[in-house]
Amino acid sequence: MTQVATTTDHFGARLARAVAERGPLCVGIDPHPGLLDAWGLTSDADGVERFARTVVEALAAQVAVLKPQSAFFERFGSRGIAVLERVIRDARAAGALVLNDVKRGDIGSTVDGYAAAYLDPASPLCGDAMTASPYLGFGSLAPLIATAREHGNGVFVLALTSNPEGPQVQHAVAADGRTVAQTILDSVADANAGYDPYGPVGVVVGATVGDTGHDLSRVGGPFLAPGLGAQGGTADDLRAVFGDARRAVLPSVSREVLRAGPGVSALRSAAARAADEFRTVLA
Ligand SMILES: O=c1ccn([C@@H]2O[C@H](COP(=O)(O)O)[C@@H](O)[C@H]2O)c(=O)[nH]1
Repeated sequence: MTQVATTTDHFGARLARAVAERGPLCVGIDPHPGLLDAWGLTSDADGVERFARTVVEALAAQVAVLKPQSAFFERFGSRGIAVLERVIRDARAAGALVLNDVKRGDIGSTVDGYAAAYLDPASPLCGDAMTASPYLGFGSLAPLIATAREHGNGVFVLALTSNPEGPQVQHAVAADGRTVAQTILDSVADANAGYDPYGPVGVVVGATVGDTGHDLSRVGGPFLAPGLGAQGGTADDLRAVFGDARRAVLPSVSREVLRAGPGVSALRSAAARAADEFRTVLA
């Protein structure tokens, strides 16, 4: 039987509160080698630590969500992961929700391990939510969704990604005539039934995808919209992509804000400008 969170502390409720208080913005913590260089930092775990801790110092008390990109921490092995653990802890302590961008997906029994790693508070890598890939079949993500429900956390499932290669898979038509992406969107809608204002399962829909004709109206969860800024998407694109669903959109930018660093106040100003711009379009 589907268990529905009745407290005001489940992920959808926490996200809605954070956006109401801080504005609709997720900032990615993506310590690209080029950004480390531009910030005058070394391309190693020490540089990543300085970079990530500066972003947390600048933005964790200001923006609704911080989204560390795990790839840039993983590349330095255990030292990088130790930095990620600290980033998650410090960002949450300062009031930001943390979305671990790990894009995990596997057979269900292994997905159970990822659920324990990223959504169970017993793990040092647990945040408020994680990203997941449904392309081993949406049902394979059931352990993530169950663990998210149990601990009041969230999962953002890739549906229509911001990269140009996405449509090859996501626009393919399934046996019942729906696109693969529409089957994901519909499955997410079922998983979110009964929650207010959002269920624990969000979807990723890039700001770059244009008006694809997909039905976004029933999802019942938040939309994470990457692809803004460095990938070419604009605030106006959010209106075209999301239409009436745009009130549930969490715009996500990484490089566009991070390029303003390493100064703390410059990072804060860049994030405030972005949040203001998106607020106008999404209101
Ligand atoms: O469809 C997707 C899903 C995830 N991402 C991630 O978001 C950021 C985007 O970084 P920018 O610097 O703002 O381009 C990055 O971590 C991606 O892995 C995405 O871009 N598109």
